[in-house]
Amino acid sequence: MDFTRPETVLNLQNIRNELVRMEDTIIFKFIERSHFATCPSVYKEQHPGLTIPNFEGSFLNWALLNLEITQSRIRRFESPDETPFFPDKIQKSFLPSVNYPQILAPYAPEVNYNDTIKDVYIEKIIPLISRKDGDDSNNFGSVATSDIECLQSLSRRIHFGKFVAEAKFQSDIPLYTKLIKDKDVERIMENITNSAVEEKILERLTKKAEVYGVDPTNKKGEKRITPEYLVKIYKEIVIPITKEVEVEYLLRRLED
Ligand SMILES: O=C(O)C(=O)C[C@]1(C(=O)O)C=C[C@@H](O)C=C1
Repeated sequence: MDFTRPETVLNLQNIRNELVRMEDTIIFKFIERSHFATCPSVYKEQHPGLTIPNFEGSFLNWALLNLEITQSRIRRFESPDETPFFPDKIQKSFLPSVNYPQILAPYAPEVNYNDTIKDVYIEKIIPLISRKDGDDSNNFGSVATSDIECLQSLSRRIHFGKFVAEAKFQSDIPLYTKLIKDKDVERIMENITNSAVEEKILERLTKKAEVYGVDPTNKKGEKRITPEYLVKIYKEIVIPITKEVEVEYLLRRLED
């Protein structure tokens, strides 16, 4: 996919192929995170022993914020497929702008589900994928680093819903114009839903987790990520939030 060539980006098949590739990234990031304990202290604000000078938030937020500031300086968030967790804190790059053609509507960066993604990741995903419960203070830095990679991959996948939504809008402008004017959220949701595609995703994830989730040289056959959990995460979290992104993007699509 080439963001300087809009015709490649708004092709629904290309978008779906990209979503399939992102499954692999997400699975391997989850496998990395699965080696560590849940480490609840990493997510608590002002946790004793993990307080950071001049910073109110959690250890994870400090690490994520500072990484995003650095990444913004090298243009990460100029790319239309990247959405920051701290949109108010990132900075302008010292590099010249890339001048991507306008593919999405101008308000697209405001469609930002990263707070929801971070909350659900901490509350639901970490307990499912971590090897054991509890803290492991030697690994707080590694845990936060791994979390950031999981979060950024999830965020990119879920916010790809904006490209899906734009492609669907372009494929039937009269239908979506009517539904948007009527603010008919239910029918928009119905029209963007493709149950056959969703089922295929879940089937493929089951197979991928069976293959990638086990080290073939490990005789004990210890599972690093189970198909059941991966399917649950996609079915209950990833796909539903992607659809919310699509609906929110579409509801504003007639704005000037
Ligand atoms: O592929 C699509 O058409 C999408 O809208 C993406 C997606 C997904 O999140 O994977 C979401 C809704 C559809 O029901 C199917 C799949």
